[in-house]
Amino acid sequence: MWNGAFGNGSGLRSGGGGGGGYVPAQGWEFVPCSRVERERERGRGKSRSPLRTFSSPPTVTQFYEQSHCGTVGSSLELPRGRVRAHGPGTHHSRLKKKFEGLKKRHGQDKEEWIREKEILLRQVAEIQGGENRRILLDLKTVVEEVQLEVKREESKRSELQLQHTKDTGAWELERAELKCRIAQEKEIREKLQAFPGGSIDLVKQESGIAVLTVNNPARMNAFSGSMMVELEERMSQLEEWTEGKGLIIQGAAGTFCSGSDLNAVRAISNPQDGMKMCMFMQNALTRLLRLPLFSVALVEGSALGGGAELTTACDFRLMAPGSVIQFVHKHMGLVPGWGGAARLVRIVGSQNALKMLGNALNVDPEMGLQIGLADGVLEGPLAGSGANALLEAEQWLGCYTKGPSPVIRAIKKVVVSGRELPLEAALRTERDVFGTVWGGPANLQALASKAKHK
Ligand SMILES: CCCC(=O)SCCNC(=O)CCNC(=O)[C@H](O)C(C)(C)COP(=O)(O)OP(=O)(O)OC[C@H]1O[C@@H](n2cnc3c(N)ncnc32)[C@H](O)[C@@H]1OP(=O)(O)O
Repeated sequence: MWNGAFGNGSGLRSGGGGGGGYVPAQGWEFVPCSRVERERERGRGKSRSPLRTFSSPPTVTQFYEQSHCGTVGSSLELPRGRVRAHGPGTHHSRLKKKFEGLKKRHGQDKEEWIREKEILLRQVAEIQGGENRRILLDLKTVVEEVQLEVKREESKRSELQLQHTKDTGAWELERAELKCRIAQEKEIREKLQAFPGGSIDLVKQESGIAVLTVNNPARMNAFSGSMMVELEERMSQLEEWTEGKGLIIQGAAGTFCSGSDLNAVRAISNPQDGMKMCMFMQNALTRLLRLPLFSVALVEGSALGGGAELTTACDFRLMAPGSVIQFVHKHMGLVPGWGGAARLVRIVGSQNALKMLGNALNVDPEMGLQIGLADGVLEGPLAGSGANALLEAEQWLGCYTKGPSPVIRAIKKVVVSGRELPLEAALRTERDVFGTVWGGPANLQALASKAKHK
């Protein structure tokens, strides 16, 4: 009966009828067909008249014209032939009567039209209301989701803030510790420099093997304060030496090292300074042990006290005939403080370490080999005679330093991490180091040469 057009997303479409209404607030429009039009449609089949563009119920005159003439011409154009046949008076009253009837019918149609319009308005309002409720519910869901998300974000932010506070605290602490350490190192360095004498000499050779000489022969190569500072500087140089594969540490003039300079020890015998010196040397020797190259202590003559500790900061110990390694600390009323005890336990085991420290055991080459402290004894005819001992040591080390430096350095790195780190961290380091050699020149060359390992 009605062709409604709802511009409110309800899915109803305009049928394009005559007459209608538009409610801007609702955003919809309806377009009813008048009864007259429907009747006309019915009479003419599907052909559509241009007169169907009425936007409201037809006027009485239009109504009349449509009923009698079929088209809209001038109002009340009467069929002339008929007027002549029946006489003007009769015809006029009949027409008047008919006109009244039509007027009445038009009024009824208009009322019906208004009723239908109201019904439609109500239906549309209901549809609109339902739609609004649905939209409201959707909105409510969206708002709830957003609120939940906001809550989640807030709790995440709180967690992050807490973590940030913790991290900041930890960093502050670490920074403070580092600052304190730097200040302490500066202080101890200045103090150590006040006890000069001797030197720590470093020669880097083309072979990739460096020689570091503890050089203070007047005091049996005892470490003066300035030599401790120099040792630390040499570690920095060795750490930067990327071609390095090996290091030999020796003492000047045929003896290894008699520990710390007793004159300096006496001068800084208070616990605070002793601790600082101890920390300084621990740090330097730890760096020595971690160098990515194979290091060997060439022990001639005596390695006493701190000198014995120095040998344990190398990967290997080679002893010349007649040499001794002795932790004399007990005799001095001390224990090792340069990290020597911790390293010794790892080298010879705690039983042997106990014997060596507990009795200030004098370890000769034979015993050294026996307990695993010595890795080799020089045997050449001129062993123990300076330059030749060094040559022999270089030959001995050669089997470890033969090959490309990246591979040799990688081997040392994985061993150090395996020794010092917890398993997970060590495995991670191993992966990283592996990545540096896999597919590298040495690896590709070996693959190309189809090497056999016999
Ligand atoms: C945490 C670190 C703990 C430490 O390292 S504490 C120090 C431990 N070391 C010592 O106690 C070594 C004491 N020295 C010795 O036992 C003997 O001098 C040593 C090394 C066996 C050599 O004996 P000899 O061959 O008979 O020669 P020598 O005694 O005449 O010494 C020649 C000159 O060197 C000096 N010397 C040796 N070791 C020294 C040292 N550590 N500090 C300061 N000076 C030291 C010794 O005083 C002597 O000098 P001078 O000719 O008398 O002016």
